[in-house]
Amino acid sequence: METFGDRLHRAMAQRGPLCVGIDPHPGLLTRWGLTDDVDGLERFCRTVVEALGDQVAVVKPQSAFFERFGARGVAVLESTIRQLRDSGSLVLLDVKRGDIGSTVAAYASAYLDPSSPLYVDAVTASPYLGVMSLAPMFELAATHGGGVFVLALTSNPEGAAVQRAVGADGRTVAQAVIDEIAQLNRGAQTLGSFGLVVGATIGDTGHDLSAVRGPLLAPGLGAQGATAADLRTVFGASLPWVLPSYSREVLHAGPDVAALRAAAQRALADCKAALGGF
Ligand SMILES: O=C(O)c1cc(=O)[nH]c(=O)n1[C@@H]1O[C@H](COP(=O)(O)O)[C@@H](O)[C@H]1O
Repeated sequence: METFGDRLHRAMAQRGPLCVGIDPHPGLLTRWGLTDDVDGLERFCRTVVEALGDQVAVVKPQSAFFERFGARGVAVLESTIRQLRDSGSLVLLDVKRGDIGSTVAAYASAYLDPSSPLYVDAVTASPYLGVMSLAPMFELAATHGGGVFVLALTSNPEGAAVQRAVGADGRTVAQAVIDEIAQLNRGAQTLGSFGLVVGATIGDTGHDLSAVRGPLLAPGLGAQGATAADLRTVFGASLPWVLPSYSREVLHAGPDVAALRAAAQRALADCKAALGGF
């Protein structure tokens, strides 16, 4: 069975290191001339799939913007996931789930079991109930060739107080998360299937990412103020593992399909230059 890490490695080599988020903010729906309802949501997503599904390596729908419309919004999420998979991009569902292990098992089957209507290639997860409370997710991902991206150093300013707190062993909370994920990726051939989320906004924090051997999702580019050039400062020698992620910066170019494609290509060119041609 091909692992998520293998699929991601191939997709990044073929399409370039770029993830684009589907974040249908109410303001974006209006800006695109759409209504702020399920119909507008559905049209927005169809346009993004048409523009980017066969272009970018990874598309990352943000679950919150679908959930706010209830069951009908989640139905749009299901069909968007299907369309994205058909168009050839990998789907990373941004849900940032985390709970006690027995509940995490249910989240795992919701997103990482191929028989689920919300089955995706990978999800985001929160480690703040303990990294290994996410073990059922790691196990199901390993069973079915899925991936999990665990929050380590998030892009928002509020994250630092928790994530950079120092534990009894002298490591920060974030470094402990990083080290546990590195363990999970031991033995990975190309790229491990267990990734981390490290914001492009955070500057040089001195964390050691060198042993991770998994993808490093870097949100915070564009709308949150980070530029592709900041990736060098944040990631240093770990740049080859970075998957830069943009949402509003690219989505602002819509609803014109050609303009969306051009915005994604610009973002990709900036990232390739910053990552040194990886
Ligand atoms: O897990 C994420 O994707 C994520 C982690 C993080 O530290 N910061 C962050 O902004 N995100 C998500 O990335 C997207 C950023 O959107 P833009 O600021 O519009 O590019 C949103 O969907 C956030 O929820």
